[in-house]
Amino acid sequence: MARRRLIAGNWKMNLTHLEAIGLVQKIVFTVPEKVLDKTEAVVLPPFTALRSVQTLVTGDKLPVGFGAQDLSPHDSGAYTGDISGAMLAAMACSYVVVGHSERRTIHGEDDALVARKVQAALKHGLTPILCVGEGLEIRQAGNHVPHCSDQLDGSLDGVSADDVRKVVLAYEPVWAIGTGEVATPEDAQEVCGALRARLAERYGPETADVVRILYGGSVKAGNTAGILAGPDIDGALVGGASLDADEFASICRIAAENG
Ligand SMILES: O=C[C@H](O)COP(=O)(O)O
Repeated sequence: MARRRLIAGNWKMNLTHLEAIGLVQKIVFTVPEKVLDKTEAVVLPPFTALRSVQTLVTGDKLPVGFGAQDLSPHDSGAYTGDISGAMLAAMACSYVVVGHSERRTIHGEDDALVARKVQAALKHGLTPILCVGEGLEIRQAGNHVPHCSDQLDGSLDGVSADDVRKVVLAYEPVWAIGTGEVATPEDAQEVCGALRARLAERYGPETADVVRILYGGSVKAGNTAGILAGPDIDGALVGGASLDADEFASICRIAAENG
């Protein structure tokens, strides 16, 4: 079945709310509308910029989606500093990144917590972009496929077949994030194909076939076409290059041309 291309820009901890407004405006002016018909473009600003992005996008009915970079597994309560799925849904977010390697490493998030966050996102009607990926040592030892498949299993604990259809997966090899060292198209397809195969084992092939799988890690306009050639790769989770409107627009255009 045809899965719609998705290019998601993870801005990480960059841009004030004013800068965020400027970047969204520039993206919309730069990406032709016919590209956005074929490829879904999504921005993932920091929490502090979400309200500004929401006001701009919904107020002017701009053809880009938006979402957050993390959420709490809890709905409300004494969780200082956390933001709940209910709050994100109230702000009309469509997406939320869950289990990014920077959260797993810097904030010590394990698969069990990530699974609770996936469930919290689904409960509030948000699409989780669930990230998995291996570090360099695991890759060098040749254990990347089982590692990523196990991470996927653990992070989807308790998620039903109906719900998993609403999840977007992102394969992000940690050694390729922000390093300029992109995985080869073959490396990316190997793991994305294995993730789909694991979904098929667990939920059946029809369900596995509708789940979108992104690649992330030093994606730029120059490597997008090669990466997206993989039959199991439906788009990209873009970090650094998503902060440049021209580069992000080119990635979206190339995705639409290679859809
Ligand atoms: O979420 C995005 C990824 O961490 C990739 O970041 P990068 O494109 O800067 O390597």
